[in-house]
Amino acid sequence: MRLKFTKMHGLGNDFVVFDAVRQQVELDAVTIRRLADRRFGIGCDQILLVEPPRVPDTDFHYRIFNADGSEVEQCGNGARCFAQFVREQGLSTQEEIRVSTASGVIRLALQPEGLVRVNMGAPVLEPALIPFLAAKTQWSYPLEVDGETFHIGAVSMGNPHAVLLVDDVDTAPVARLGSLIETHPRFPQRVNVGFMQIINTQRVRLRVYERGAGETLACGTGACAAVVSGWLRKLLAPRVQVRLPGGELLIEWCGPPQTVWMTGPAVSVFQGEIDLLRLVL
Ligand SMILES: N[C@H](CCC[C@H](N)C(=O)O)C(=O)O
Repeated sequence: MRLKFTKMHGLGNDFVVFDAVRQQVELDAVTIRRLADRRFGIGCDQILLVEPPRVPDTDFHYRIFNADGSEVEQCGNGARCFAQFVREQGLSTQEEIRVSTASGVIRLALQPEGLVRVNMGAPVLEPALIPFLAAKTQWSYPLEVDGETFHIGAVSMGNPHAVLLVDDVDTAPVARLGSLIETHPRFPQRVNVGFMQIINTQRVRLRVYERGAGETLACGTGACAAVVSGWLRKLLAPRVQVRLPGGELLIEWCGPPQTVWMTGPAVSVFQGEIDLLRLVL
């Protein structure tokens, strides 16, 4: 099966995007892992499918697969690339597009100078809905990891996030601690792990060890979750510049029950065509 694709990224968090409106796309976990492999395939953090609408009053459906083949509920950087993709592929000329995902509907709007503004919906804080095993909702939870106790925020942006405060993201043990917390038994569906250094109430630095992909250069839902956690802990203002290794996102949230807005770039790098049969050999 030959498929056309576009290679894209949001601040270096990179994607292979398939138009599943005008071509039949059926991918199993083995094929996804090969596509995402940076030696045997095209290489990316996530695979994104642009599909026809599935629910009333939406324009498209959006599916997201991590490099490890797992399908997930949401991807913030991918949402911005989604908006750029449908525009450049002539799939939509609307200023704002409504997209359903496994975790709800998000609204995307192309801004001037190549930026995209996304309404990421309202964060979910109830432990059972994150999901995170805890007796009640708190803004900070003690978590035992490898004999040490850490204090984390737990937030879902449709996908689960743990947020740790660190003094310096450059020296934070992202790989070791990220992989231990990603598979922590109190996160039954695993978790994305954000390491946030607060510069001031309107500026943070963030690194994210992503569920199913490892550390990425940027994580859109991770940036949203970090700002939500910081606001709840009364450490952040409602409008925060988040500096990730791949660049900056603007995240805006003024507390429950409001939705979180994310603004940032989306870039198409190249288009291609791939014969899936050559992949799995
Ligand atoms: N690894 C995430 C999915 C991709 C999220 C990230 N790339 C973003 O921009 O939000 C998860 O398993 O929930």
